[in-house]
Amino acid sequence: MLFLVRMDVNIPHDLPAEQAEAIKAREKAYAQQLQREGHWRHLWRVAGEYANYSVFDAASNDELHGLLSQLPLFPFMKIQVTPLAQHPSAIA
Ligand SMILES: O=C(O)CC1=CCC(=O)O1
Repeated sequence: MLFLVRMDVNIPHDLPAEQAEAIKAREKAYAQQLQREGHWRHLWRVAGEYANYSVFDAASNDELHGLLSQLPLFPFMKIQVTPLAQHPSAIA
């Protein structure tokens, strides 16, 4: 099952910079692991915003929630999920 996911990142200004950088480094490693595993199909920056649009592949809503809730930035993100279905006019 494919899901369109928008993540808006909001790291509190009072979080020490060193801590924020460590969380971002763990986020990058986990994101790249999920990409290698085929769960995180697309990752695009929203131009001009600290946000991304992503496409996830997960077997169920529960699996998707498990993947997203383990993101190191999860406590600092607003996440919106849109489940995707086949479009009858799509050729691929
Ligand atoms: O920077 C972002 O949009 C949040 C994020 C997701 C994966 C990653 O490495 O950073």
